Amino acid sequence: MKIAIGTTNPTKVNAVKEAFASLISAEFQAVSVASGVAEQPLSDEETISGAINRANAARLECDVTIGIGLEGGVVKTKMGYFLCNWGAIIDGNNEPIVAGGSRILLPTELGEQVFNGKELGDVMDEYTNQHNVRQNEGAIGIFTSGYVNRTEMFTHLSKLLLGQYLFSTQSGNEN
Ligand SMILES: O=P(O)(O)OP(=O)(O)OP(=O)(O)OC[C@H]1O[C@@H](n2cnc3c(O)ncnc32)[C@H](O)[C@@H]1O
Repeated sequence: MKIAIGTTNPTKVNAVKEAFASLISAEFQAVSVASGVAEQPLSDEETISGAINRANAARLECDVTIGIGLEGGVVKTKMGYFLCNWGAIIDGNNEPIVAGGSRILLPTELGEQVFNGKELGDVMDEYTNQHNVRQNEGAIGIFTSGYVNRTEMFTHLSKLLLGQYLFSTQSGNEN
């Protein structure tokens, strides 16, 4: 099976490969594609749209069976600002399959900076005094003391996508 991944961010590419490795043999292509939403999604809906758009664009660009998109965002709730993550898998014949990843509360001052127009990736680099947190442990890795990093979080999310996809392709379960 040939699978296109709509990003070249190593945390996401490695996560998809890891998730699929245990179940099916596949060939992967990672391509940078437009998410079709803001660089910093600020709602679940926008983040889901970004994931779906990336999956679609990757599938079309690579001319393969399956496209996968993963997108990170921040949502504002009455309880504070949460990191959110969404993914989508598209095969061109059925509706996109969507799944959400782990959520953790962000420090209020960081959430406010994001809602005032900064990207979380830049905010995290400044906060940690590190370079490229987004392509390494991610905000989730920083705020869980490295116990769950961004690749692990996206691996779990990718397993949710693959599992649902396999379920949907079993006869009678197509949507
Ligand atoms: O190369 P791509 O696939 O675009 O990966 P990205 O990390 O830059 O982009 P996302 O669309 O996943 O996330 C949107 C923004 O939120 C930031 N972001 C999301 N989750 C993050 C995390 O866990 N740690 C740091 N930044 C994060 C990210 O850096 C972007 O600025």
